[in-house]
Amino acid sequence: MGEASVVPAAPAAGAADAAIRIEGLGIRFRRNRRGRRSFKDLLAGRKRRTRPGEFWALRDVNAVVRPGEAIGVVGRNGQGKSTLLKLVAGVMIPDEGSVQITDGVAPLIEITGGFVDDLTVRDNVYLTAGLHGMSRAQIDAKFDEIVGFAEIPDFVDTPYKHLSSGMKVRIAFAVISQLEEPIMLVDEVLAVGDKAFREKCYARIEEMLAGGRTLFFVSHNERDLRRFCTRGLYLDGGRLVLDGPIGDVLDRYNADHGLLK
Ligand SMILES: Nc1ncnc2c1ncn2[C@@H]1O[C@H](COP(=O)(O)OP(=O)(O)OP(=O)(O)O)[C@@H](O)[C@H]1O
Repeated sequence: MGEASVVPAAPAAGAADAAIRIEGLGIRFRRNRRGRRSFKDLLAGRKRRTRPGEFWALRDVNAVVRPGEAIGVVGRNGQGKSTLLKLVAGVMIPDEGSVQITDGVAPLIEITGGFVDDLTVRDNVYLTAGLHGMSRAQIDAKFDEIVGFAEIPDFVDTPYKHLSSGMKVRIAFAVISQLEEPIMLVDEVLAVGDKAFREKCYARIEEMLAGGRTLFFVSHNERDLRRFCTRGLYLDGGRLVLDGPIGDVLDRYNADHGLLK
């Protein structure tokens, strides 16, 4: 589906009031090969043709996000939602188009993926919070709060690899929720947390939204999407098929594919 089908949620923002500007964004992957691009491919850059076995995971995606907006990214499995978050986080490089970010980004995906298995929880907290601009003194001051939020005080000196998957997400969320970065990227990894912890995270997300943060939220849960998000991006086949108020986007998704939970 082409760009003509994209309905802007609101008038396009000018350069000054965009938190995220996504223009003509596209990325392709190989189905049958390990890794996505060779060094030669990288040098060839945009001129490289699509080879057999390659497909566009995202293409022609355009959106302007204003500061303080809460965007829900909706779509069936494998339609490009996490890839979009990774491109916004800057952990993947597009083959076409661009993502411009005016402020810092706190991506939950990058943090869970960025923790070092053999380092302790403590060292990982210092490492990731440090990479996001917190000084050692700031981390010292917040450390107990971070570990307290994650509710894993007995595991502070345990290697990260020995945490359960739910505990890994707890500590990652505890770190991102203390960063000062104005843009939060939250994906489905949060669903790994148990119900009580998830509720605590959601309350914290609401606080952060009230404080003016911008949110990109990937979820298959309609209730959660309605709770946080005002605007939805509906991805199908790597194309942005609808950009509009979250209620309209969920209605369209439900009409196309049956009800979300
Ligand atoms: N690093 C990669 N290398 C090759 N293919 C990839 C890579 N990352 C994602 N893909 C492919 O790109 C497509 C989009 O994946 P993505 O993870 O963005 O989907 P999604 O919409 O987040 O799905 P889900 O709802 O299942 O989480 C899928 O076909 C996936 O197999």
